[in-house]
Amino acid sequence: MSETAVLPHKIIGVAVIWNDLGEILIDRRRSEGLMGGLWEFPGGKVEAGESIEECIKREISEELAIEIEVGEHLITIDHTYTHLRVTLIVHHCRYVSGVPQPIECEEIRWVSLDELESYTFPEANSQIIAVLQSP
Ligand SMILES: Nc1nc2c([nH]c(=O)n2[C@H]2C[C@H](O)[C@@H](COP(=O)(O)OP(=O)(O)OP(=O)(O)O)O2)c(=O)[nH]1
Ligand SMILES: [Mg+2]
Repeated sequence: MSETAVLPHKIIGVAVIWNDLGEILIDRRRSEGLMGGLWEFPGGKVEAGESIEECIKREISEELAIEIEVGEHLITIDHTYTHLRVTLIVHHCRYVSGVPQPIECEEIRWVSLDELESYTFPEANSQIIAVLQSP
């Protein structure tokens, strides 16, 4: 295969969900599969005809069964892994209601900004975490 072969490209809506205590919701990916067992901010693929806000709201409802309000854009990251290119479109979100359910993930936690350091995220996330922690 040539080195210029086109990688699969996923466009992902990603939520940084804040609660009233100033904590952020993170989830651990299932152990099987790509980036298995790593922590992430919840989200998923943008579907045809859907806005990024609609995508994020839908994914959070499907994956965690909670209601959120999608707020301002935080950052967009383009990252190439060995077998995949991802564009992560990240928005600040506000938790509204419901108890988060681990429907598609291994585990869910509310964590403070300082605590983010102690969790292992995919490579692409380092920039998201850096911008969240920058003063
Ligand atoms: N939701 C989310 N995905 C992330 C983050 N960081 C990161 O590299 N990703 C990558 C992992 C996945 O390849 C992709 C998310 O897509 P996904 O969760 O809808 O897809 P998936 O890998 O579970 O696979 P599939 O639905 O195509 O079967 O983005 C993150 O913080 N949150
Ligand atoms: Mg997902």
